[in-house]
Amino acid sequence: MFVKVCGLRTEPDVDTAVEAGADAIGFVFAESPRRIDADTARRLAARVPDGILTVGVFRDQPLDDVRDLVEATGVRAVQLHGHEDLGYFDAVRAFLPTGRTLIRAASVRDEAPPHGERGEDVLLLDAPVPGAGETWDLTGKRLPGPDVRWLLAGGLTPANVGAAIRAARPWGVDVSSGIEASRGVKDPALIRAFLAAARAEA
Ligand SMILES: O=C(O)c1ccccc1N[C@@H]1O[C@H](COP(=O)(O)O)[C@@H](O)[C@H]1O
Repeated sequence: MFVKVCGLRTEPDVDTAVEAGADAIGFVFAESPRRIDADTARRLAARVPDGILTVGVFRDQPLDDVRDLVEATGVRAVQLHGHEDLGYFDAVRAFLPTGRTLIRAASVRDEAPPHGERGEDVLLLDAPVPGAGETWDLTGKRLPGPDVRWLLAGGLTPANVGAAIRAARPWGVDVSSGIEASRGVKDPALIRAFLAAARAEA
């Protein structure tokens, strides 16, 4: 079970996530109470060991901003969380250094979009409003199979992630609000509890 923790803004929170065994750590560059600037992201990303993915989260932002932030911070993955079309994905792929990861976030009405439709390496299925801590109903949804690299997100918490994994059988999970004491402020105990709960299902 691949576990991404997102919206980290401080060195202690990054260290907690690394020590708790996160596979990926997300830094939000989109409009959000969790947004951080390039200098902060570069400083935080430098603390993350090589085997853990650092992810820059963007939403409908100018391509030049994405390229500049990737270059300035060295994040190893880009997560596009808005209405970016195929041309936009192609442009990001063109400037992303080889070996870096492209994540496409989408919400699900009845059926998940096909994996790889926009050239993404990982598909992320989320609630309609990203980062709001809202769950979405998995009932009756046609979700990707076990051979597909896809992340489940949207209102996950230490208390509900186990049931969500059993219901959806994702390749991985992604969390932000559910590990916070208040909006934008992570709680180290919740970070550890989330990792433990997700790992217990692996
Ligand atoms: O976290 C944000 O503020 C955010 C802003 C813009 C785009 C994406 C954002 N976060 C992503 O939202 C999901 C789930 O968040 P939550 O657990 O429901 O709060 C996750 O993929 C974050 O990367």
